[in-house]
Amino acid sequence: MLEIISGTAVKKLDTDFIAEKGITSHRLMENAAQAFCDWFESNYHRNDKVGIFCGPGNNGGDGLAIGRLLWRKGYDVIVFLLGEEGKVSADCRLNRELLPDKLPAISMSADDIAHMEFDLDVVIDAILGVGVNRPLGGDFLGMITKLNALTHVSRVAVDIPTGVPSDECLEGDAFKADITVSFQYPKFSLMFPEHAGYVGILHVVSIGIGNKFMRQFSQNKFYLQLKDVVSRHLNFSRFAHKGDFGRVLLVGGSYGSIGAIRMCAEASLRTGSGLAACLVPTCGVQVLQVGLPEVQVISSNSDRSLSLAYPKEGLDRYDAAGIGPGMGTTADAKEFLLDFIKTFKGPKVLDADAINILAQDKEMQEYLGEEDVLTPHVKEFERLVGGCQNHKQRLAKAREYSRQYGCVLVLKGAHTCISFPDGTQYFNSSGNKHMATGGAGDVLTGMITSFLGQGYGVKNAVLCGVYQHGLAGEIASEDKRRGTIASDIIKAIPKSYLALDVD
Ligand SMILES: NC(=O)C1=CN([C@@H]2O[C@H](COP(=O)(O)OP(=O)(O)OC[C@H]3O[C@@H](n4cnc5c(N)ncnc54)[C@H](O)[C@@H]3O)[C@@H](O)[C@H]2O)[C@@H](O)CC1
Ligand SMILES: [K+]
Repeated sequence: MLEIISGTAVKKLDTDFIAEKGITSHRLMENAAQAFCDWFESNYHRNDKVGIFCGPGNNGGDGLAIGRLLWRKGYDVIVFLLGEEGKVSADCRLNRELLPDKLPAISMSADDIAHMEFDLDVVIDAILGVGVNRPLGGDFLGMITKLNALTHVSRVAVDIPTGVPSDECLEGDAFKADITVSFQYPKFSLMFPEHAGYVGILHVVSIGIGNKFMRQFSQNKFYLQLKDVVSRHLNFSRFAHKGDFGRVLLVGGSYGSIGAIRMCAEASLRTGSGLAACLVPTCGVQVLQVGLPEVQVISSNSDRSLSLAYPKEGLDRYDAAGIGPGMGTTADAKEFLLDFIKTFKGPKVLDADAINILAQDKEMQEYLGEEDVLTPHVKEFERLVGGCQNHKQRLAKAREYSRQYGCVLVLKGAHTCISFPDGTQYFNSSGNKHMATGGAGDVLTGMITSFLGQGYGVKNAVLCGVYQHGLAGEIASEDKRRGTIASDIIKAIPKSYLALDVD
């Protein structure tokens, strides 16, 4: 699993790696440039006019090497050099010297920055990388402001957009990339929603540094990718019966919000549960029986909202439960939830209104255990722990919450962050903006509950659930874009198994 290390460790990582491999730092920079160009070639045409803006450090060195390699491939490249001559790093200088004579290269004076007009199709930002140590000012800020104002260009950042600090929230301005191609691992701050407008689409390209080197700088933060989840899936025998695939109970719904629990149950079935049952108020019984004939429906013996009148016998038949979608936060629902979490002994996922109730009645949190999973979105999370100044603080609070209550916390959003009680955090790489639609969270609850019911350990259930939910969203939105709805994500779950080659 790919480690997300601090940007300040990159120099040491670099030194250790080249010392052990017996290569030069120039070679490593060449690898990085090559990895970038391989990606670039499959995305841009040779007749695109490419401007590469290169700063004085190693990020600038990368840009110069990229310029040389693309020029050799026949791209129409022009290189712009920024920064004082005396402050240029050794590898950046070497790459300046290696620029072919015929490759146009322009040293940018303050006057050039103010007045030069650019006629480009692609802008590559290699001005500053993880070495940024203060807000942008002076010529660099002038250059970035000018590049951000260009229209009809594709903006690509090398490693990290210039000005965005690798581990902190941005102060001031930064390069606004459409695409960021990050080397080896995604920098921590690229996970922050505050930086979405600067990072654009994120690609991570390997430059060949093995995990062995990364591990010594571990911060217990990981980037969850497709290859990490395939081996976490259980295999079922040819003789498996429906009990092996697990019995799950989905609990929630209230008058006007029965659809939420229906989607949750359907997602469980599409994820593979052998049997799904819904515990809902009476008003939901008929809706579910007609709408989703595959589920068994248990009435809570109360009309519009779940209440203490629900049947308690037989709960131990279920291997896992998902609680909260559409449940409401009435006094009856609160009493119900407290009773249910005391009574149900299996692993459970608490979502939506179950979290809102926990936030109002903090004592209930004491009943959470290591097989329990909370799946709040940002607002629900802040109801639990109070307001946060920024995402960095939110992530720190998520880690702390999971440690304190001994449960798994899934903080939903782009790059959903999964915190485990041992302090590890996993950042998801799948999914896209088209999943920001009502009901997508109910689908996730159904999927994680399903994996728990299928007998996955809580860690694998959550990692597989979160990744595969994002993958199903990507598949669903391929031909629907912003027209994607939660039911489309459910329909795409079977296809996500095909994409993973899991049967
Ligand atoms: N081990 C790795 O991961 C590798 C890193 N490489 C590249 O190296 C980059 C890091 O290089 P460096 O450490 O040289 O850092 P940078 O290239 O980010 O720049 C550092 C320079 O910028 C100055 N600076 C910092 N903040 C400034 C500001 N706000 N305004 C003006 N100047 C500022 C610093 O004083 C220093 O001179 C990475 O982002 C990546 O692109 C690659 O060459 C491949 C190997
Ligand atoms: K950059």
